Amino acid sequence: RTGPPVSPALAPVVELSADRLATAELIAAAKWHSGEPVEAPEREAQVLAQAERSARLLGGDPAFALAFMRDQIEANKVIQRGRHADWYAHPERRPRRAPDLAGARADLDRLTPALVGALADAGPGAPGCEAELAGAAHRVAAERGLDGSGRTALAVSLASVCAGWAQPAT
Ligand SMILES: C=C(O[C@@H]1C=C(C(=O)O)C=C[C@H]1O)C(=O)O
Repeated sequence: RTGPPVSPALAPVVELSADRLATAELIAAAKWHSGEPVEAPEREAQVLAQAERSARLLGGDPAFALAFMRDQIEANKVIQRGRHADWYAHPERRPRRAPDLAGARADLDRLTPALVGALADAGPGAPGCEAELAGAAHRVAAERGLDGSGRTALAVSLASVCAGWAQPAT
């Protein structure tokens, strides 16, 4: 890359990632009641296809958007698995109601273009990206009162953000 480093605007990426993660407990509860496994490969393929389409529409890098959304999906499963493990061990914490999985997935489908757009707006990972990302994640985690597993999952969801686009030619 030539010229000065692009300053990434990472706060929206982090906020939207936290919004996406906030769906995971409800989805875990829906699957707990239905007996469906956490992992739904066909649904993941739909999410990734939508992300790729959004990246092309928004002028982002499809490969970068895909890597980013894979992390987002992994983070969601980290939370779901954690909730299921907790509910196996602690019957009194099990969810009494079965939330609507289709509704939660519709929420996720609205978040996908917003996330991919925020990633495209943030631009390539510039020097200082990791520090800015960590700072934004820390702030959002504090604002939302995330516990240890929530913070870990948020970090998982953001793992590729600073990798940026194609590596610049030097
Ligand atoms: C969120 C879900 O659970 C998992 C995570 C997904 C995601 O983050 O988009 C998609 C499919 C599942 O592997 C779901 O089933 O919708």
